[in-house]
Amino acid sequence: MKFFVIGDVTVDHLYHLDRLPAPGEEVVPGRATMKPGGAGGTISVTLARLGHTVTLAARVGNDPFAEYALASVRESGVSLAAIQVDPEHLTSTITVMQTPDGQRAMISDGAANRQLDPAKLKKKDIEGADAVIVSAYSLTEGPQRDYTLKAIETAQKAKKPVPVFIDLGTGAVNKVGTDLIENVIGADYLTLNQHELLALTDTTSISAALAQLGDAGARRVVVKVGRMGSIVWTPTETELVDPIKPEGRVVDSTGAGDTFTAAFAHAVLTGQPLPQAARIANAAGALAATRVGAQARPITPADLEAALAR
Ligand SMILES: OC[C@H]1O[C@H](O)[C@H](O)[C@@H]1O
Repeated sequence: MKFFVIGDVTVDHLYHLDRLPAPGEEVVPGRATMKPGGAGGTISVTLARLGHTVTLAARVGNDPFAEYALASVRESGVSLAAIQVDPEHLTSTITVMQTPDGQRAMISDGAANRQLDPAKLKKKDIEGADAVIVSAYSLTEGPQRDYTLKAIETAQKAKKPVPVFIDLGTGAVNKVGTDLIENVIGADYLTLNQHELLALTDTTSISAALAQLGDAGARRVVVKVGRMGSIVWTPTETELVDPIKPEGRVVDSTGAGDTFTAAFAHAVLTGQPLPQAARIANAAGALAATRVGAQARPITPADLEAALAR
């Protein structure tokens, strides 16, 4: 299958801490690592490793971090034809702090990614894809937002409409303006975690939030509920899909949600019914969390089969 992915590529600085620092405090991490990351990068790498043809649209700086941010993207065979190089803005770097009890804080610098130039979007790349996957960070601000809106419109208006998957992402929730919520809801498939769902709808219960999305016209929603697995929602059914416990210990959740989204799209496009696609995605997200770094755990179809058989 052919996927066109729009989303950030970054250099992730990962800090594992006993607790998040208070204002004015200096804390020493138990572990500090630098890894390639970004939602777009991780979704693309996962799809390519699952055997798909992937083009990633993102923008890096003309600096030494660019090669590092794109290392796994390049190695996994993702096409770099839609990667843009920005002469002024730097490659995005992200600081991710997390604690053993699952708290997380991030400092995200959109940098070059935000400058993705819409004039360089090739309609044929969208029309020739089997699916477009968008990280909603790309809908938040800057020229990248125009690029992404243009891509979604092209997909939806194509002679043979191309399905659009949108993954919300924590940083995007508060920035997706009301005019754009329609785009998020109008996705063929919307994936998000429970915190993002509640923040997006300004409600306090998952069922109320899903009802609100339904009233607004959502079509298919998958909610990642961490250790509980995921919830598949359509206007006619709601199903809780149990989590999969993979071999290995959970050491880092960075990128697990992006891996989930990629595996979900892979499963849907290869003909799986929604609950089974969510089960496969649960397995992929859980596997991703067994290594430090968003793209550190290569996941193959055989890995997913083995995880599902456990
Ligand atoms: O979704 C996880 C990603 O979010 C941040 O953008 C980091 O780059 C990380 O790789």
